[in-house]
Amino acid sequence: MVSRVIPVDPFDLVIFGGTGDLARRKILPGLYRRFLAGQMPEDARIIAAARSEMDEDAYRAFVAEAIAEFVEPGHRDKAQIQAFLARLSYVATDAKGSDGWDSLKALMRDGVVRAFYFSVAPSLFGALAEKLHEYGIADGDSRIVVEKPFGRDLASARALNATLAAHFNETQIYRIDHYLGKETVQNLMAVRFANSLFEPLWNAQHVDHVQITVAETVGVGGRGEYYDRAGAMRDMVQNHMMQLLCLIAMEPPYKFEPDAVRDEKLKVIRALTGVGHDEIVRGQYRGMPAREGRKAEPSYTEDVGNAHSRTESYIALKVGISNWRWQGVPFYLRTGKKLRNRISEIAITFKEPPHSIFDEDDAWRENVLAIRLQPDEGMTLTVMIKEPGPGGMRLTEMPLDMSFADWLSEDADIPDAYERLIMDVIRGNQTLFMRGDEVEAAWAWADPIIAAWEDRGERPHGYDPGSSGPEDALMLMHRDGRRWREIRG
Ligand SMILES: NC(=O)C1=CN([C@@H]2O[C@H](COP(=O)(O)OP(=O)(O)OC[C@H]3O[C@@H](n4cnc5c(N)ncnc54)[C@H](OP(=O)(O)O)[C@@H]3O)[C@@H](O)[C@H]2O)C=CC1
Ligand SMILES: O=C1O[C@H](COP(=O)(O)O)[C@@H](O)[C@H](O)[C@H]1O
Repeated sequence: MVSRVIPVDPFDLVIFGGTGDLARRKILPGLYRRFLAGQMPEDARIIAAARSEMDEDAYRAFVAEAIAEFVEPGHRDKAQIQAFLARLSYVATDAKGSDGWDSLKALMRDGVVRAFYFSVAPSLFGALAEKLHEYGIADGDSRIVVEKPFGRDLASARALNATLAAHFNETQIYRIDHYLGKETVQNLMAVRFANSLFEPLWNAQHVDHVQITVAETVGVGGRGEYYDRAGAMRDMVQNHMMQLLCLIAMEPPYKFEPDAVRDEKLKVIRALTGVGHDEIVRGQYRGMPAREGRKAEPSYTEDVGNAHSRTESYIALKVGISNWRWQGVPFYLRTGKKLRNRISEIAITFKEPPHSIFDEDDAWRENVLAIRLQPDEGMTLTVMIKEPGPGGMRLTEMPLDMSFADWLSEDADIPDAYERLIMDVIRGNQTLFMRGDEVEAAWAWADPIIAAWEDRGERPHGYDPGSSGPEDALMLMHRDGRRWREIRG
């Protein structure tokens, strides 16, 4: 199957923080891929802004290097890269001062979509919103894209919402959560709401439990300072995993339309139960001495340069949803750095049939619908069948496996999360962006959980890099007579 490319309207996209890590690794290579795919109209322009003094040629050289490093070799076409670079300008601009703002204003065109991507430290989000207003650069149709983290608790998220709301309407604010831009995450909604097969089973009567796993093999990398103030709960659970949970648990929206979808997600967040002391396990990766042929690996505390850190690089928790559909169904969430494999998946385990007509030996095994976000995006439904052959009526598990890559043609155009979301901003489609009240509700749930472990002065459990996380996390499920799925590669 070949995917369709729908060009967007002409735009001026300003990337504040255009020299930063996110712009270099994700935003600019992503925009180049959209250009290559033919999604950018002739007169689309990208204007980068940051404090560093550099001319247009120097900035274009910087972007050319980013493309060379982060775009797949098959997509690096010299002529196309030059044509893309010709769309770029750079204006040295200080979010906190007056430098650059007049020049930026002079560059902006009328009659095209104006979008401003805040890819800078969160402490500058408010200042940028104010400057865009003060210099009259943003108009009533302009859009701002706000990176994560959106606050570090309910109070700071509320304050940021209020600052942005002083200058922009909610319909102009695009709070980005790149998980919502992942292909399979959207597929989740298609699977649920475009088929009559699953929805009748999607409730407490038929679902035993849900597991959501986001396992990473990387450590905190160069983001130690930020991460040590955040930890896995703030970095992953309050936002990305919360969004996944919402898409699994929400009621069918009346339409695939921004507020209809976001209203339903909000109801899920508001119905989340608290998480008790014994329903949560936090971990921190240990270091590894040098072994045969392998270098020594630093511990979490060495990575963040804080020997006394109590921040978690791993978290597993059990949460419920107090509503008619999900009463009594546990949702188990876990995420961590330096784990065995990189895998993100959602697994829905269905209940056993009410009565088994087969022998005890052939005890029931589970029907599981596993939705893989990465790698090898796709879905597997495990069903029970008769073991083939003459051995009598013996049961065995069989996976009904669908890998999206197998289905799509090799040259299919699947935008990555950032590409898709930026194009949605230009189109003015907020469906895959978080609304202000959603973010606040998610913090209102997370805050007391974080406060409780801080009050207890709890230290995270150690775990070895390359493992599945702390041993204690196993107990979280064993106690309930269940087990985590393997973190398989
Ligand atoms: N990097 C990542 O993997 C991820 C990042 N994010 C979020 O994206 C945002 C950007 O992160 P990242 O790219 O890593 O950050 P970096 O520190 O790498 O880049 C920051 C950018 O902001 C610019 N900047 C700093 N101060 C000012 C100022 N006063 N006025 C104008 N520009 C300024 C810097 O350029 P200069 O110094 O020249 O001004 C630079 O371009 C953050 O909110 C982060 O939380 C979210 C998810 C992942
Ligand atoms: O937002 C973040 O996400 C990444 C994981 O994203 P993925 O698309 O690679 O799964 C995580 O590493 C980072 O800590 C977090 O801030």
